[in-house]
Amino acid sequence: MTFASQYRAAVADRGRLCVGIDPHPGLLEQWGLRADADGLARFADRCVEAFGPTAAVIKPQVAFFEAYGSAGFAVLESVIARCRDHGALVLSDAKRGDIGSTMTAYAQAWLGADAPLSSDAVTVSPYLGFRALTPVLELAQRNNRAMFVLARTSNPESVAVQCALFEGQTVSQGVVDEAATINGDGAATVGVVVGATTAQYRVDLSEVGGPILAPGLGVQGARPEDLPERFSSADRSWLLPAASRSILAAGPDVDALRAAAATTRDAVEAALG
Ligand SMILES: O=C(O)c1cc(=O)[nH]c(=O)n1[C@@H]1O[C@H](COP(=O)(O)O)[C@@H](O)[C@H]1O
Repeated sequence: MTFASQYRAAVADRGRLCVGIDPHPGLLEQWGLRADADGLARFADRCVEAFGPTAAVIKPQVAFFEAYGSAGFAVLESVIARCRDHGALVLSDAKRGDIGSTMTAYAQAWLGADAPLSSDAVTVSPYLGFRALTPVLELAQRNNRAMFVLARTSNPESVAVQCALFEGQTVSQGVVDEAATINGDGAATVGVVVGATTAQYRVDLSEVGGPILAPGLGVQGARPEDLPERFSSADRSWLLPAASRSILAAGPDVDALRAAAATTRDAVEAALG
């Protein structure tokens, strides 16, 4: 089953929202947990229980697990496996980007069928060159998974690099166009990441043919009602808004977490129509 079919089925069943698992130390404290590997594991358990059976896509932010070293990675392995067992697609937010054989190793680490961190998709940075991502693309195609490529990110510093002109178009548009070309086969192996906060220097998303991850809802300031205008060029069926802290702040109660995600998802669905 292609990634496109898996993705379509997940959002048809559970709605257009990517829930981020970002165990910030401040959130652990707010939930009454210690900022250590044990606190991380308890935080993760709540998230898996709340979102695993309900969210279409779950995006663990790798940095917050990596902070606890091997113990943190053990928690992450378990989060990924259990969320997938519950039927969610797991997009590991590792933002990897390197060259040649190193990129091959990253591909195996995140998209290898038997890898401990094996995920449905992984975020990658194309800023060492889109073609440097080929090992990830090829493994994703072989294993019916996806890579989500940073195009126009939500942070204000992104403009100088991503909106620079190269051969008559912005660098970010070049990234989106590369994704569109690959997705011409209908498999949606390449998602693009375009911040929901970006009101300026927008990219034309009309030809993407794959998921458009739009982080920035909530704490970074974007609202569901901003989406139609900011993503006016996109096929809305591919739009996947994402939120982390604004949902996680409802914890630690599992029902409250689930309700917060459902409220955000319903607002997104209502805004996108
Ligand atoms: O790739 C991402 O997910 C990402 C891209 C981007 O442009 N902006 C962005 O905020 N993110 C991630 O999305 C999450 C946003 O978290 P909140 O701001 O708490 O909703 C973090 O894990 C970021 O690393």
